[in-house]
Amino acid sequence: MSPSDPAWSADPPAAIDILSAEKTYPDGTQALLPVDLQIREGEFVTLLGPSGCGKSTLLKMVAGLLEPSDGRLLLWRKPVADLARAGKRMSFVFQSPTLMPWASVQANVRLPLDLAGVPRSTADAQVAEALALVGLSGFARALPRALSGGMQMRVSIARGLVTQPDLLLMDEPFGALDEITRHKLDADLLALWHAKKLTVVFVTHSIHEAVFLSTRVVMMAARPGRVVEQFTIDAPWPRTADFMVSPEFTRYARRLHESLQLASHTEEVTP
Ligand SMILES: Nc1ncnc2c1ncn2[C@@H]1O[C@H](COP(=O)(O)OP(=O)(O)OP(=O)(O)O)[C@@H](O)[C@H]1O
Repeated sequence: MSPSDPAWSADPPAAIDILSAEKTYPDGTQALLPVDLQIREGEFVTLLGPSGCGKSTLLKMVAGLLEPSDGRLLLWRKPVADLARAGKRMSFVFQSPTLMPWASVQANVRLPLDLAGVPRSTADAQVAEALALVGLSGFARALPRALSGGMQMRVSIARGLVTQPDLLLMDEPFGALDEITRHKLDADLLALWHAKKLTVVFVTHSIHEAVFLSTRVVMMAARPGRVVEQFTIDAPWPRTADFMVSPEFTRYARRLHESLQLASHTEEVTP
């Protein structure tokens, strides 16, 4: 294939097209002004912004858990509901692990496969692989209450990975964890993203997490929610603990900090 070939393209295909999608909740809360955003296959995009700027609302619209009041969202150029017809899969990881307390780690991770009617023999192999990916192979028979908060979150991520998704949507998954655990899970998530060639959309309040993880950061502002700025994080891979203490990291963190300050103090806009 060459640049003169019509199928040639330097850019990966679009995974997500958000086309003037906006959201007003039934009680009249205008959560999001129209958003236009394209995310390509293999990107790690972080939504960052003050409380109430519509990060979760936008992520839930991408997941098809919420309908936009106006505008459209496409996944791999198809309506969200037709994702399977595009031959793609998506998983959503919530802020809390939301595990079934009475069921083993293995049964919790297997849930999406059970719901999809995957035979037990196939499912168990996929569960074992997902648990290995998050470093929990030895805990398949444990109950959630026997695990730390960080380990429970790993179970939740394994449950997200067990269906072998192409797109991983994560709503502040590590927000409730201590700093050290969070860094460890951030590093593991990056390794998974790289190994599995995932497309990730990740919500966070943390500037440092955004710089460490992302290929692109989308800054949002509140009242009403909207996208105000975007930053490409053009730092080399793999990103290690050394990156977090580098001048480059500090430069990106400072720019995001300034943008977040502005986003947090913008005047209320009249749509
Ligand atoms: N079901 C709902 N009904 C009415 N208003 C809602 C609903 N869900 C969210 N909102 C409002 O919509 C706005 C955006 O909320 P959203 O949770 O998307 O923001 P966020 O940026 O994710 O916030 P946070 O960072 O605090 O989690 C907020 O004003 C919120 O109060």
